Amino acid sequence: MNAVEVVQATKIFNAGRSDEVRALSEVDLTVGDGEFVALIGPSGCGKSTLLRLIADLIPPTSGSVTVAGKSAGQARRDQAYGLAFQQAGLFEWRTVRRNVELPLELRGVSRADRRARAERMLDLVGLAEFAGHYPAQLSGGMQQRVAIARALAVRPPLLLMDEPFGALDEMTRERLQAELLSICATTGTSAVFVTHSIAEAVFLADRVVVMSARPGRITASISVELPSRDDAGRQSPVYFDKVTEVRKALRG
Ligand SMILES: Nc1ncnc2c1ncn2[C@@H]1O[C@H](COP(=O)(O)OP(=O)(O)OP(=O)(O)O)[C@@H](O)[C@H]1O
Repeated sequence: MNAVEVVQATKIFNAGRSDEVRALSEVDLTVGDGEFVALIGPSGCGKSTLLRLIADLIPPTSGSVTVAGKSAGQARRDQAYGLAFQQAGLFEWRTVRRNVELPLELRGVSRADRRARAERMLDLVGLAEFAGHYPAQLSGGMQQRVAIARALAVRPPLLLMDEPFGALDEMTRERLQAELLSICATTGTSAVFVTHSIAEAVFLADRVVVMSARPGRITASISVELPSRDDAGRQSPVYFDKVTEVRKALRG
């Protein structure tokens, strides 16, 4: 079963008003089970809007969205995916650990299990010693890592990520990219990942989907098969070829 199926999705904001915006026009996107898809395109082309449609945070004006064979609304209620957005979206009054535990609480996971899993995830993103801190005590990049730990905590079959590494320094970004790939590979997790970075898209994705602006539509879908997704992969001729191919597609 496909992880995501978007069929002929159109999104018009403020329809019929003078400030009407046609953000997406008849977009078709299929993400296979276990597939990692990166969405790339110029600012304002509708990448976040497409991700928000999949997450059922906003409804499409027309067209349909299916997640793991369910309607987007049902998938949201079933917590069929983990979300990590540009803004970390943490709860200020909860400690870091309790932020990561939140989706587990909502699922009725026992206290001991929650704690163990949250600690493992915080360890993964390098924040084990900050478990007892509050979000306001962390830098923006650290908050973003907490949000990623929270998205991963429920071991969702699908991850929806909107520039989750945008605010991070290069070293942390590369480490988390590697962690994310290893988590997806070992758990078979599918992903839709919005990024502005061609390098990041090509390194992470099985397929890079290129969008154009006004109205947002998909203009290219480029499969990437690196010999390995590590430093050697980043230096392979295939990697550089794909970076060039995506860059050309972006220029239209
Ligand atoms: N809630 C909203 N109301 C009105 N217009 C909106 C709303 N959300 C997005 N838009 C508009 O829809 C278009 C697509 O926005 P979106 O945030 O999806 O683009 P994006 O590709 O993610 O951009 P960026 O790369 O800059 O984050 C933009 O023109 C934006 O102004």
